[in-house]
Amino acid sequence: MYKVVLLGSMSVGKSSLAYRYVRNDFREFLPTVGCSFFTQTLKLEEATVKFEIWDTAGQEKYQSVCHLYYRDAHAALLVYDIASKETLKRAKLWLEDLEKKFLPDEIVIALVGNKTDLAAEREVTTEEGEEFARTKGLLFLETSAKSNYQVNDIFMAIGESSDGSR
Ligand SMILES: Nc1nc2c(ncn2[C@@H]2O[C@H](COP(=O)(O)OP(=O)(O)OP(=O)(O)O)[C@@H](O)[C@H]2O)c(=O)[nH]1
Repeated sequence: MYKVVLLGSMSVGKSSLAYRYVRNDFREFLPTVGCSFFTQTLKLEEATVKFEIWDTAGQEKYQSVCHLYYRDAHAALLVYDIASKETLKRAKLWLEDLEKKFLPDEIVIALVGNKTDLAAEREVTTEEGEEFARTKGLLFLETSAKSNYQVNDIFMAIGESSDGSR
């Protein structure tokens, strides 16, 4: 079992990314209450990875609850919305939190800029996300849960950076 936690501000699309990946579908309205999780099996050439994807609500009032859940995570997706600079700022704070709780080689962290379909409203350039990820040694991809852009790729990337033995 490979535990992945989704972190990020409210409404950046955490539930939508999990839903797209697991059900290959998109819904406009997917409220998250507290924490929930999905499972999905990924077959790689060398190994099969069974994901347990934890979706934490971005709403502040749930944060104390969800705190408990990411303790033994293998990977974290730090999600922001490319149409909101503020959500990237928040993702940086989540990263600081993760850095306090994990040693660098204990967890795979991916920075995910979601909602690429909102190109006209973009506030964060691809380069900005990429550069931040590079300086922090994070995986980086931009995605759209809505138009199904690079959603599988992000899970594939974290699956491949696991050791495959879990
Ligand atoms: N245009 C666009 N909208 C998206 C995308 N992903 C999610 N949304 C929308 O953004 C809103 C929030 O999506 P959620 O998946 O509920 O976001 P969340 O991060 O799980 O939110 P919380 O559970 O409140 O923390 C919904 O209206 C979604 O339909 C995307 O890739 N493109």
